[in-house]
Amino acid sequence: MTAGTKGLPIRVDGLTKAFGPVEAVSDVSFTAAAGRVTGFVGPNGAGKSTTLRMLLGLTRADRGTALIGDTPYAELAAPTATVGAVLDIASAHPATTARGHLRTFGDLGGHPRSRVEAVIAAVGLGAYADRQVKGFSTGMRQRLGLATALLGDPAVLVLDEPSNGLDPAGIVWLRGFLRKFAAAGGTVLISSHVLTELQYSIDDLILINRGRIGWTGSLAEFTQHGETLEDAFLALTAKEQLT
Ligand SMILES: Nc1ncnc2c1ncn2[C@@H]1O[C@H](COP(=O)(O)OP(=O)(O)OP(=O)(O)O)[C@@H](O)[C@H]1O
Repeated sequence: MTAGTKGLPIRVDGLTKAFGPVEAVSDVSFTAAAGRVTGFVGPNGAGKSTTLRMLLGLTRADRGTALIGDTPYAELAAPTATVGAVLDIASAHPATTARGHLRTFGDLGGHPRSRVEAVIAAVGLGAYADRQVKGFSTGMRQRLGLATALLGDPAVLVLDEPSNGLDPAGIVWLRGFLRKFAAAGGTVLISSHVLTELQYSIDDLILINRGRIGWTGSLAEFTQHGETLEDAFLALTAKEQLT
């Protein structure tokens, strides 16, 4: 992470998006602070992916703003050196190797070749770096996606379901990785359904339900609603389904 890009919060304000009659995201506001890991949780169809896509300029908002620091993603001077994002499992060309894929994306982003070796080591892909991606397991693809996101040494990480497909050692590794990233001043926004795992990974929590923010704050405050993150989540979302 470069000194100039440290300490960039994510600031979302009044974000709104409808797909025809479906109000996918309604007036969503939150901040994900630098130096902290923020979980973004909600039931299926709650609006998590749509929010993350708007944050990254992949879906146009009907209303509201989503800023990285003070700048919308689309206006960042060096987007891949500012935000690393993994929204889908890596879709590399099947015949390329992990190292080849990373070299292509590193060159496209204008990042030095030394970053390729650095990110291979960072995500533990060394043993597979010269294998063709077509033989990769889901967990290996997740690691490759994360490695691609890290090529620009970004200050901000946005991850949609990153532990999907990771083995137990991979999950523990990811948790440690995110903690270290945040401890160095990075901002992490991570969506996940694996609440038992998330409980050990996050500092803060944003709960979205039916397109609206249901709760934001620290994990410690949230779990006052139940013994575990899962209990508190189920208690709060069940209450909302009745309203
Ligand atoms: N491109 C689209 N066209 C039409 N409807 C969409 C589109 N993308 C999302 N939606 C709808 O918007 C709502 C929010 O979907 P979204 O994918 O953001 O939820 P999510 O919280 O990420 O869900 P999940 O946990 O199941 O991945 C859903 O009702 C979904 O069907």
